Amino acid sequence: MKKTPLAFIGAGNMARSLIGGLIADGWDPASISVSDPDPDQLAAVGRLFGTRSAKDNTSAVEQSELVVLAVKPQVMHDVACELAATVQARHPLVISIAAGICSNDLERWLGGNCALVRCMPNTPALVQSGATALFANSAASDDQKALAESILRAVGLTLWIEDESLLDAVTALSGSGPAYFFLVIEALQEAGQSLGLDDKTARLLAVQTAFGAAKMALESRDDAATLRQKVTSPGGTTEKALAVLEEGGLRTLFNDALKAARDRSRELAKQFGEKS
Ligand SMILES: NC(=O)C1=CN([C@@H]2O[C@H](COP(=O)(O)OP(=O)(O)OC[C@H]3O[C@@H](n4cnc5c(N)ncnc54)[C@H](OP(=O)(O)O)[C@@H]3O)[C@@H](O)[C@H]2O)C=CC1
Ligand SMILES: O=C(O)[C@@H]1CCC=N1
Repeated sequence: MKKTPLAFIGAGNMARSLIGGLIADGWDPASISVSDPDPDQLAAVGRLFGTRSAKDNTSAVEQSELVVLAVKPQVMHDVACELAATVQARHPLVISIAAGICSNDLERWLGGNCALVRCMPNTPALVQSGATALFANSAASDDQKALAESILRAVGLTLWIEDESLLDAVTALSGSGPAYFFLVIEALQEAGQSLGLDDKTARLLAVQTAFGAAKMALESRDDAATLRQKVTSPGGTTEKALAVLEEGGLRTLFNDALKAARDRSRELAKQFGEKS
């Protein structure tokens, strides 16, 4: 069992996905301290995973070598400033998962000279199928980078990026991405129902088809375009459906959607990152 003392600040959706994935990978729940201002939220996470509930953010960090900041960008300034004295006294590795908030702003709020890894995971971490891009600041040692990577690798794929500004694009693609696929599953299910399938049948067929397509894309030597062509018999049914999607501008829509998410990530950095 892995027992590195670990703190999660914030017990919301993404923290739960990461905690669930870590425990499924063999982390000792008793080595994970969680803090959140909502006692009900905190108790629910404790019941679900067997983690320790800290009485406040500072006491969670006081017990930990590694701190995951899992709060919304809007509250990150206040949370980091509150933790600065403890972080400066103990020098844990700090991992932020917040969209938009830049490492230099976070480091300043934490009192400066602080080993920091900023990353963008996604909720499939809960089922150990997450995708996370990581960026380390210059104060993070190789051992600390390896520690951060080991945490995120326990819940899925990891990759490092050298250019922090690309995390805005990562957020748009894989951070928000599960929601796009869930929307597609919803839409396929509804369309199947409108063609006469019952809701359970439509749901199962939509979900299993998404799973099968993703598994093939991951495991095959063929790229997605080739796999798509192999489904598309000349003069057949798929060709007709794909023509409707292309004519409807699906590629442009995704391009515009990702740009909107990328721009929102940049705005969050400006809106909430400029505080001193
Ligand atoms: N959801 C996702 O798919 C992903 C989210 N992220 C990032 O993860 C972070 C969290 O997102 P998400 O989990 O969705 O958000 P949630 O709102 O679900 O979780 C945030 C949690 O932090 C709590 N909180 C608020 N103020 C404080 C505080 N002062 N100290 C400690 N905890 C506090 C909130 O409590 P309360 O609800 O009472 O305010 C809430 O439980 C965000 O920065 C987001 O950008 C990154 C990748 C993917
Ligand atoms: O929607 C959001 O802002 C967060 C970041 C990526 C996924 N959820």
